Amino acid sequence: MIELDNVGYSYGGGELLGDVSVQLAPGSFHFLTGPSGAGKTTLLKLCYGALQPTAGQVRVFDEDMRKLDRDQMALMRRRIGVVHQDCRFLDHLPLSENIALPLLVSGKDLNGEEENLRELMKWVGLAPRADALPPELSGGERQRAALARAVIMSPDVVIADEPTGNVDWEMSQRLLQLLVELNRMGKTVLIASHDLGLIRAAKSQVQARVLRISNRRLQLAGADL
Ligand SMILES: Nc1ncnc2c1ncn2[C@@H]1O[C@H](COP(=O)(O)OP(=O)(O)OP(=O)(O)O)[C@@H](O)[C@H]1O
Repeated sequence: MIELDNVGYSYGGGELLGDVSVQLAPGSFHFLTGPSGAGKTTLLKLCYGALQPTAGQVRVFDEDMRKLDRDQMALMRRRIGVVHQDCRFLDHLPLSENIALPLLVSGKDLNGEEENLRELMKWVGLAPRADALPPELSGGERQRAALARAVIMSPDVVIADEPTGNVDWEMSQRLLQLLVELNRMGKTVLIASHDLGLIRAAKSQVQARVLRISNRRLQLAGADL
């Protein structure tokens, strides 16, 4: 589904990542961990085409990412839902409209999507907050809204960058539950996190592989994680 073959990423004459080879099979669940600044966000961006590698090849849905033209790249990006680390919203739009934005951007008729949107808001527990403005939301509400926005286009892959960064343990468990449910629906899930407690909790619920960036290289973490 997503395959990195000897991928490297360098900038300013220095190497951030090198010799990264990994396959994310359809329906798999992966964590990406490593110290702050190790390159987790960069690696995620390489997986969804926000960055191009400076060495090696990224294949997504059996296509070499470098060979995709603009339109093909846009189609590919629709099949990957991304929860960004900073989960930004348009502050003047109510939450439900923020979550529906990817539908609008892709030219879908919102009238046909009302039920989908309602179900999704319910699923993340934000139905009562549909009319709230983003600045009124708590950290946990923002993270769940960002997850809802990432999956409203029914992507095949969900990539989340520190989805539990600013929330307490209870909320991080709830977010994890949602990501596990997405995986049970057949979606491929990749989560960058340095929360080892979260990773251990996930491993009791789902067959998750843990990848670790260490000294610019990607390794499979040991069974102790
Ligand atoms: N093109 C670039 N130009 C300059 N600096 C870059 C570039 N790409 C990555 N970096 C730097 O590389 C480092 C790794 O960034 P990245 O955000 O991928 O790490 P991370 O593991 O996700 O960190 P954190 O856990 O703190 O979010 C950062 O210091 C970032 O500023």
